[in-house]
Amino acid sequence: MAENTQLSKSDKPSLPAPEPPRRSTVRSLLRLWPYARVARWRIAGSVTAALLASGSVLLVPLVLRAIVDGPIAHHDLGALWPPAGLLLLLGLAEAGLFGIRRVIVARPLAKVESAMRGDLYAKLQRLPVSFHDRWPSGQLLSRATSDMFTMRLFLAFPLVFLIVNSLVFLTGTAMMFALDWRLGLITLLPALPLVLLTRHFEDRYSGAARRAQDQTGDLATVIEESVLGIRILKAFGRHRTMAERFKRQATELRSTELHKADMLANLWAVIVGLPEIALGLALAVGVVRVADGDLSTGTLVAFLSTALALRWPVESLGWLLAYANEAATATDRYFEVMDEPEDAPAESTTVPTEDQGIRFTGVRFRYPDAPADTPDLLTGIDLHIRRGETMALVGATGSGKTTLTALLPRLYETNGGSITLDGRDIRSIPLPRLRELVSIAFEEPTLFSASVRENVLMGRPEATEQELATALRTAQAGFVEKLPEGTATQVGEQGLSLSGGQRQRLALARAVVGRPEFLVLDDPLSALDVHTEALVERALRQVLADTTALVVAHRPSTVLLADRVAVLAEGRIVAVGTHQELLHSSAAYRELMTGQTATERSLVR
Ligand SMILES: Nc1ncnc2c1ncn2[C@@H]1O[C@H](COP(=O)(O)OP(=O)(O)OP(=O)(O)O)[C@@H](O)[C@H]1O
Repeated sequence: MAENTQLSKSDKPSLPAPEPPRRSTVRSLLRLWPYARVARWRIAGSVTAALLASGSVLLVPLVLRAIVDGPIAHHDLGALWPPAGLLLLLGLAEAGLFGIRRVIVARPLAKVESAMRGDLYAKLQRLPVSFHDRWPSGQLLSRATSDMFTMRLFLAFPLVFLIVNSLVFLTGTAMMFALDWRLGLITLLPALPLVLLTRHFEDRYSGAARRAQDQTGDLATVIEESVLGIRILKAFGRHRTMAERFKRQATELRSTELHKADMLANLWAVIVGLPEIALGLALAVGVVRVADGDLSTGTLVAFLSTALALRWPVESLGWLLAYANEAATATDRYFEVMDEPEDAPAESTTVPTEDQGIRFTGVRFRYPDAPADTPDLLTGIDLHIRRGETMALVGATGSGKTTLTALLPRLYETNGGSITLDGRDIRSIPLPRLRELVSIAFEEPTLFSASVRENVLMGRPEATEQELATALRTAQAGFVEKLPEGTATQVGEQGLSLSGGQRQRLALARAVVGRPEFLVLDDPLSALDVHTEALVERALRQVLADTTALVVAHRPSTVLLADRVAVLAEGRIVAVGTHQELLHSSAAYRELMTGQTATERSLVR
C-alpha cells in the first residue's frame, strides 16, 4: 500500500471549506422536513401546549386589570378571592402545559434522530472508497453525533418556541395596542433597529457556527488517530507532538466558541436593553396620563404586565436565532454527505462475450485527488487471467499494484477501458453481486471488534461450519483453537490483541471462505514466518486450483504460487509469462526478484 495513503487525515484541510457562501437558514432547515414529518402531530401538539401555556400567561394582565380597577379601586376585599384563585389556576396551567409539551415530543424525536443516523450510516457504507479517502473520519463522526444532537434539540425546543414566541409576541403586541395604542407605539420603537441587528447577527453567526462545527470534526479526527495509533506515537516518542496538535486545535475551537458567545452576548445586551428603555419611556408617559385622568390605573398595570410578559419571547429571540443557525449548519453538514454521489449503479447494456476469466482491456486510472500535473497512474492495462489460473502481479513499490486490484471489485471506478469477469463487464454486474464474486484480502488486514467467527464469515454469513473450518485450515489459522473461546473469541478493536501474522491469516481465511470464483490477494503472506508461509502456500494451492486469482507478490515464494506472472511498470503490464520464462526474458522482472540491477549483476560477476 502506498505510503501517502497512510498520511494522517487530520493533516488534510477539513471538508468542505470552513467559510461556505451565505445560505438561507430557513431553506436549510426545511430539508429536515422529510425526517421530521413522522413527528409532525407531536410537534404540533407541543406547539399547541406551549401556546396554551403562553396564552395563560397573557391572560394574567387582564385579570390584574380587573383586580386593580375592581376590588382594589372599590376597597372590596371580598371580591378579590375569585380573580386571585383564577391567577393561581393560570399559573398551574402554565406549568402543567409546559411539562406536557416536553413529554409529547421526547420519544418521537429520538426516533427521528435515530432514523437520520441510520440513513447516514447506510449512506457511508454505499459511498465509494474515493469519498472516504477525501473525508477525515472525525468529520463524519461529528456529523453522526454532535450535529445529529443539534438537529434533534432544534426540533424539540427552538423550533417550537420560534413559532410560539412569535405568535405570543404578535398577540401581546395587539393586546397592548388594544389597551392603549400610544403606549403601544412607544414600546414598539425598538423593533426596526432590532430587526436590522438580528439580520446582521445571523450573517456573522452562521459563519462562526460553521467554523466551530468543522473544528469539532477536526478535533475528533485527531483524537481518533491518537487513540488508534497510540503504539506508534509512543514508540516514536511522538505523543507530545500529537498532544500539541490537539492543544492547538482545541484552542482554535475554544476561541471560535468564545467568539460565538461574544456575538450572542452583544446581541443579547441590545435585545434586552432597547426594550427596557422603551418600556421605561412608556411607564413615564403612562404615569403622566394616569395623573391627568387620561388612563385608568388598571389599564396601565395591565399594559405594563403585558409588556413584561413579552420579555421572554423577545429576550429568547437571540439564542433561538443562534440555535436555529447552528441547526441549519448541522443540517447542511449532514446533507453534504447525504448528497454525495454513490457508487455508480450497474449498466445493464454490456453484452457478455465468451471470454472466460478476468480480462483488463486498456484500463486507465488516476486517483480523483491526484495533483493535476501528475500523469495517470495506470495508462493502459491489458491483461488476461484465464479461468482457473493464478496470476501473480509484481512491480516496484508504488507502481500501482494495490490500485489495480482495487479496480476489480470497483472500490474505485476506472477512467477508461474495461474489466470483464467471464465476459461480463464489471459495470454491468450489480455491486453486491460483484463483491460476492470477487473476494479480497488486503495487505493491511483489518479486523473488527467482533468474534473470530464473525470476522471470517463477514462476506458469507450463510457459510457452514465446515466451510469456516476449511478456510481457517487453508489459512493455517490453527491458533484460533487455542484462543479462550475458540472461534467465539472476541478480537479487540482492529484485532490488536492478535499478532500481525495471526491477523493476516484471519484476513486470508475471510477471503477464501466459501471458495470464491475470483480471488484477489494483496501480498497475503508478508507477515508470516517462512515455515507458516510454506504451509499456507501448500493449502492455498488447493484453493487456487479452481479459482481465478490475482495475487500481488513481493517475494519469489509468493510468485511460486502462481501459474504465470505479470510485471507492472509505468502504468502498463510490460511482460507476462511463467516465473522461469520471465527470469530469462525480462530484465525488469529479474531486477524485482533478485533486487539487483543489470549493472550490479555485471559487477558481481
Ligand atoms: N487513495 C489514494 N489517493 C491518491 N493517491 C494514491 C492513493 N492510494 C495510492 N495512491 C498513489 O498511487 C500510487 C500507487 O499506489 P499502490 O498502493 O497502488 O502501489 P503498490 O504498487 O501497491 O505499492 P506497494 O508495493 O508499496 O504496496 C502511489 O504513488 C500512491 O502514492
